[in-house]
Amino acid sequence: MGEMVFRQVDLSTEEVDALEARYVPLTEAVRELVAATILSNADDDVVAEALAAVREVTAKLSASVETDHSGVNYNGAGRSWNWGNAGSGERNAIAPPIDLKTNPDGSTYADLVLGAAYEGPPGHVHGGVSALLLDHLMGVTASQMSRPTFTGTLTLRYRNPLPLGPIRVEGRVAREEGRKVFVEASITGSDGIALEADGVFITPTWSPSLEATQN
Ligand SMILES: CCCCCCCCCCCCCCCC(=O)SCCNC(=O)CCNC(=O)[C@H](O)C(C)(C)COP(=O)(O)OP(=O)(O)OC[C@H]1O[C@@H](n2cnc3c(N)ncnc32)[C@H](O)[C@@H]1OP(=O)(O)O
Repeated sequence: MGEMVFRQVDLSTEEVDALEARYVPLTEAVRELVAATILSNADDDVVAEALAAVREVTAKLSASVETDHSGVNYNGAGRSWNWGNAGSGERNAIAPPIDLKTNPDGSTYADLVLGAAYEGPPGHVHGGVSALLLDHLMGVTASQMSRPTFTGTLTLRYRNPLPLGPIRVEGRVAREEGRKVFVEASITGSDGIALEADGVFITPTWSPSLEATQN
């Protein structure tokens, strides 16, 4: 197996928050750029100008790149961050714009709007994007933000097409058996329920929180 490191970094929570705040507007602007690239009817000159400008800013940002992945980091206060996460990374414009909330009972939900960049069937959300959203929300639900959990099995029922636009993703832990966490989730769109999902998420034997509770 490739090396999988959860890295402790010596930054205060305020410093992490400040770094995140610096980049989040850029992520949002790049998402708008992606949508404009899909939808624009601009003429050759405008497209050529955009290409040169994008290449120029990409070169400036890349000048200080030190690693090929951002990884999962945490500080001494337990603040963790995974800026590149494909499902939710705050600095990842490819990730759907998900802002996941946790209820007092541990269940989770997210309200988000999916636009042109997430299309599969005409005017509807790509099935793989729905799977990504569910995998991510269900994994976070299983982890309760206190232990790593890996997707073991994810079962999806695509009951109805999911229109682009506002959607709600919801999940909850149904039960736990040893290291296995069983999670149920759904996606609802403007036409009502579109997907239902069941997943088995597994806490690895090397989980620090598991070691702490077993010792
Ligand atoms: C301090 C740090 C805090 C950090 C806090 C972070 C919080 C932040 C949350 C982020 C949330 C991310 C959410 C994204 C989630 C992904 O996308 S994860 C990426 C995709 N998944 C993977 O890469 C997993 C790949 N698979 C594996 O690594 C290994 O197969 C697993 C899943 C770790 C299991 O391996 P294992 O521990 O050796 O399992 P094993 O001992 O054989 O079996 C244990 C039990 O599980 C069952 N089982 C094993 N595999 C499976 C399976 N695939 N399906 C169903 N059941 C299975 C077995 O039958 C067995 O059951 P019992 O016999 O005990 O009843």
